[in-house]
Amino acid sequence: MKTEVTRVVAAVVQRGKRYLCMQRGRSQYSYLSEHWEFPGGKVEEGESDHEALVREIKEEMDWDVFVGRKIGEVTHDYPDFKVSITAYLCKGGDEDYKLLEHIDDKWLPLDQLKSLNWAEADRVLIERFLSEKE
Ligand SMILES: Nc1nc2c([nH]c(=O)n2[C@H]2C[C@H](O)[C@@H](COP(=O)(O)OP(=O)(O)OP(=O)(O)O)O2)c(=O)[nH]1
Repeated sequence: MKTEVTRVVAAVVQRGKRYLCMQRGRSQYSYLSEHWEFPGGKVEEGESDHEALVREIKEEMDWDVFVGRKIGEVTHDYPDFKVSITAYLCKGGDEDYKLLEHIDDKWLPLDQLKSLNWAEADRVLIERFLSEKE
């Protein structure tokens, strides 16, 4: 039984009317492999959401972000594990990030977000918290 929930934080980075979307590389799980997500990752023991977001984005993009308000939280059951993702609205200090783990990035306006092949949990997040804003 997969009862354990992995706590994940995600940064919805806004620049003007566009949002940063990142494409994951290939992975063992077909439902995540090369799918789109918001930058972030797993919260470690003893870490706050804020600390985890700043650390993850530094690690995977060598980038500093300002973490703003909480947008929302979704829990999703993937076939092999369960995640609880808390998303925060963020701003980048500059645009000088690197793709150290991702294979592509796009800055898209809200009405184009759904055109990407998102990880399923993000699809719910976008539907629930981002779509109705415009
Ligand atoms: N960063 C991030 N992860 C997401 C999103 N949506 C989503 O389902 N996830 C999932 C994918 C991963 O299973 C988990 C995030 O952990 P991670 O990025 O640290 O995971 P990983 O599996 O690549 O890394 P790891 O076990 O090697 O540390 O949450 C999202 O928008 N951003």
